[in-house]
Amino acid sequence: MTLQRPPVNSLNLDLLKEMSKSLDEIAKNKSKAMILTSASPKVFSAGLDIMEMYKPDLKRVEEFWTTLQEVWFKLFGSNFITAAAINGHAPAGGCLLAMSCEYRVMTGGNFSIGLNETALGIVAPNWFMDTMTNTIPVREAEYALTTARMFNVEEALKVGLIDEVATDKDDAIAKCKGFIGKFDRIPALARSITKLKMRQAAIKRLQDGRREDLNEFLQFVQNPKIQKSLEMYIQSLKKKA
Ligand SMILES: CC/C=C\CCC/C=C/C(=O)SCCNC(=O)CCNC(=O)[C@H](O)C(C)(C)COP(=O)(O)OP(=O)(O)OC[C@H]1O[C@@H](n2cnc3c(N)ncnc32)[C@H](O)[C@@H]1OP(=O)(O)O
Repeated sequence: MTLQRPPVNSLNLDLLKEMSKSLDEIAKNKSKAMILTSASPKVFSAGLDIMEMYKPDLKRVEEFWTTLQEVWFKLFGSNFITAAAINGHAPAGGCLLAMSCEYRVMTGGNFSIGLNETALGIVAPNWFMDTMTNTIPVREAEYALTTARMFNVEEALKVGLIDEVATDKDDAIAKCKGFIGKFDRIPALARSITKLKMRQAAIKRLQDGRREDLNEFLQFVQNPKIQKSLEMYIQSLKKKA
């Protein structure tokens, strides 16, 4: 699955809906595995589209968040094998997508990956945190989340946020295929049940608290202070360009 929403693959409602549909198709056509990557040469995904959260239409922003939750359920909780070929920056929601896969290969270069929400004055939802603690040790996750740490490729490898480094996108995809090939001699059902048992607690936590999670998000986007911070953040991104 190749993310292709220039310039930075920010996750807006339309892209999330497309991803949700594609994940359904992959599950339905009984594909063995999926590799998630990006068509951009330098950004895997810039995370959630901040414009969806800035001065939002309430009905749309509710659909936006529930679709994000759905994409996470379908990706993190998939039966099929998932790997991410991370060929560029992967902040916040971009990192969430990568961590929701079972294996991550990142291309070397001046790229960064991590959950930087606290730097924006945002508290990452529990399921973002659960996805991180499913990937790296709890202590490292707490430190990274509270400090909004963006890891460079070497640091990400060292902490286990990524599994391998690749020279370029083709190499990243080849390495993801190498991971997928490891399951050739493992019975598929045993593999998928084991994966889902390992992920069950995090999935159940969001299933049980889904409405509450949505309400928290809706309160968040309606808070004037948050709107001010988002405005300043958008300006800083634009100034940079
Ligand atoms: C209760 C719980 C409540 C809330 C939970 C919310 C959780 C939030 C999760 C998120 O994912 S928030 C998004 C966080 N993402 C970021 O902070 C990334 C910001 N972007 C960047 O750092 C960089 O753009 C980059 C990804 C490193 C790429 O850099 P590059 O130099 O290649 O591009 P540039 O910065 O010039 O951007 C081009 C263009 O795209 C716009 N842009 C960038 N990121 C976003 C984004 N996330 N959403 C919307 N738009 C984005 C940027 O402003 C530029 O626009 P312009 O061309 O009009 O100037």
